[in-house]
Amino acid sequence: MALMAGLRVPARALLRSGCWLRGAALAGAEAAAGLGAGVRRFGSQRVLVEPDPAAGVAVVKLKSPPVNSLSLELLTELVISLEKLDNDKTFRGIVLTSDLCGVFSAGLDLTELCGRSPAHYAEYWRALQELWLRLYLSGLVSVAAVNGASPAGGCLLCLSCDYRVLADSPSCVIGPNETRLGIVAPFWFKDCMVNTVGHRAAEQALQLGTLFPPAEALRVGLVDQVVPEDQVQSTALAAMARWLAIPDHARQLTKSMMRKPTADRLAKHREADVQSFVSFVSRDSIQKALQTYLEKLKQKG
Ligand SMILES: CCCCCCCC/C=C\CC(=O)SCCNC(=O)CCNC(=O)[C@H](O)C(C)(C)COP(=O)(O)OP(=O)(O)OC[C@H]1O[C@@H](n2cnc3c(N)ncnc32)[C@H](O)[C@@H]1OP(=O)(O)O
Repeated sequence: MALMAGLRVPARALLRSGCWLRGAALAGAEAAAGLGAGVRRFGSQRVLVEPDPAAGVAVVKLKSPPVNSLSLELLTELVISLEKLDNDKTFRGIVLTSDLCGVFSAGLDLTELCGRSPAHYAEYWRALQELWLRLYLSGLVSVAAVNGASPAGGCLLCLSCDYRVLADSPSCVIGPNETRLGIVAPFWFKDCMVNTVGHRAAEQALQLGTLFPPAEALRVGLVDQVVPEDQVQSTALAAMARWLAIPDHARQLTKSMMRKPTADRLAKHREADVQSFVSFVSRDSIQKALQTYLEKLKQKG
């Protein structure tokens, strides 16, 4: 393990970061180019926001090594960043991406779901609901630049955006693999899947816990474009320009008309959904299944 910014980070996660070197080089290039003089990156420890006020767009990067698993901290920081951007009239769109190489998000942080108290599970689930509702109903255009693997909760994040661009690499699998862990996606994740790929494809993918490689993800409609890895962000920004060509008020009302009925199913029953999650995840059989899966992941490393 190496120590980085107070976090215990496995050495291989550091090595994976030709990315971090590239990040440093980019930062240097930005400085040299005087990128947006007076325009500063902001965000938090786990969420980096790169604003381009002239374009009205912010690139929001998840940077919670080693795999951007959705810890309570990451969920909270992401909600805060999105809220800030939603409330700032400078911005009309966000590109959501990962600052790590090879992983967009590993989904829910399994350490948040194992061996914790019911109160913790409830707090965690409320934070996940909050993030989903905020992203799914955001007035901003949201484009996911999916530059790495995106299983389960990672897939949910992508599905909550308006448009998805996926990197064309065998490691960039995306899909709802919950059943493979012995758990069940919540109904609002299921609804998102159905709204995106249709009932039959969603049913198969959810039951089989399918992780789609890029060409299959495109074929089934889970993502909108597949492009070479080094073109994911530029393609996402080009897509953003097309969405921003539409007047905000008309696009936002249309988005709300399409999405509010789905969001309302959760919004009206949030506490029941929390209690249902807490009792499900607290079962001995589920705890065992999650622990076994987590151990397998660690052994693999
Ligand atoms: C009302 C009813 C409700 C029902 C509730 C169910 C909730 C359903 C909703 C969502 C479910 C989920 O999101 S569950 C999470 C599912 N995620 C996965 O299955 C992904 C698991 N991870 C991977 O496949 C891989 O890690 C990767 C492809 C994402 C990256 O591979 P890579 O080789 O780069 O990295 P490693 O596998 O070596 O992992 C590094 C390091 O990270 C740890 N890790 C990985 N994923 C997670 C995770 N999701 N949570 C916590 N920790 C994770 C892994 O163990 C390694 O740790 P060590 O360095 O300590 O060994």
